[in-house]
Amino acid sequence: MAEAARKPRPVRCIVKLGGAAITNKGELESIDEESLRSACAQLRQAMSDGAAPEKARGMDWSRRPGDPADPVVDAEGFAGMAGLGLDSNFVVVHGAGSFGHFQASRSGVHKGGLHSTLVKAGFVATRISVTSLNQEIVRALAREGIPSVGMSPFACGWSTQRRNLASANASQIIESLHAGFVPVLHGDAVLDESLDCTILSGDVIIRHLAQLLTPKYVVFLTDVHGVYDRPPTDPNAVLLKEIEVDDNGGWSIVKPALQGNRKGVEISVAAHDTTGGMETKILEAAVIARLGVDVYITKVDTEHSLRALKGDVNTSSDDWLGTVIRAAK
Ligand SMILES: Nc1ncnc2c1ncn2[C@@H]1O[C@H](COP(=O)(O)OP(=O)(O)OP(=O)(O)O)[C@@H](O)[C@H]1O
Ligand SMILES: C=C(C)CCOP(=O)(O)O
Repeated sequence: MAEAARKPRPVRCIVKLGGAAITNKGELESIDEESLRSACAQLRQAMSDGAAPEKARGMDWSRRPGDPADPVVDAEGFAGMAGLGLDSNFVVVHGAGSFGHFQASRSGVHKGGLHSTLVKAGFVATRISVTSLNQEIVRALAREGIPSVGMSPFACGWSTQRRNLASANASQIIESLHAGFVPVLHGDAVLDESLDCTILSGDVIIRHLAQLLTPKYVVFLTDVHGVYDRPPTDPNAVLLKEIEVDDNGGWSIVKPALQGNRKGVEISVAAHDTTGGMETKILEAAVIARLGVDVYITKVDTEHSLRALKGDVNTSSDDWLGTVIRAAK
């Protein structure tokens, strides 16, 4: 145990399943089942590299509402396996999408003030919403045979100071990785030392874990191909394929070469979003890149997301659609 706590198991990838990717943004508490299924299947492929049996042995043995019969448990199949055949040293973090953000913004949980009954109720409602999404994501991963375990930052005692992480003990995450599990964390409502409470984004959790575990690469899956020079709803938006971050945290667009004054990034954030949307993602990604860890931002349920999850991204070829954020050489 003590050994495990001293030396984290090397982590291959930390992946964010963005709320925009795996939920239907416009519909309260609605999962995009197809995107979630695809993300979990691609994660299994990335972990497997041909070593795992073709057919996943499902680990979700609970009954769904409306299921006519008890679930089939393939106990003999599992007993006969030497191992899962999966390189499971991944950490999954998911966002809230149409779960959680609505409850948090309606009550103002992100701004703090637990003395207000509305904020207190909103804190409870936000946690009910995001933890129920967490449960569904763990189940979807388990159906793909991925040994996933849900972990809530609030329940692990994580807290913030003016929205910056103040206490974030990762020992249970590290122990779980050692035991061969895939930890599945999520953006959460947490206690804040100055504000009483706030919302901790999955993007901030990823940055903290990257600083702690130094993965080989980090992947953000979302509902757009990557970072554009302006909101992608603008038909003239240009996908930024490579961004370099220097030692001072300054960043520059390497690819494509933009003309004239088009050198920055213009971002729009949905009104109900309590954690800063794409802007937070880019800021946190830049901190991760400075560690020397490449960050890939791309669209869920595409050939590009599979390549990102496998860490198989080559910026010199033009056939990968996404944004790479890396440290300047
Ligand atoms: N310049 C930009 N480049 C890329 N996306 C942008 C830009 N400006 C705004 N966006 C919006 O950012 C959204 C993705 O960010 P968002 O934080 O919602 O993603 P997520 O991590 O998948 O979701 P969540 O925060 O709910 O977990 C896209 O839907 C896109 O429309
Ligand atoms: C509870 C909430 C709203 C968590 C938000 O996490 P994010 O979607 O990763 O920014």
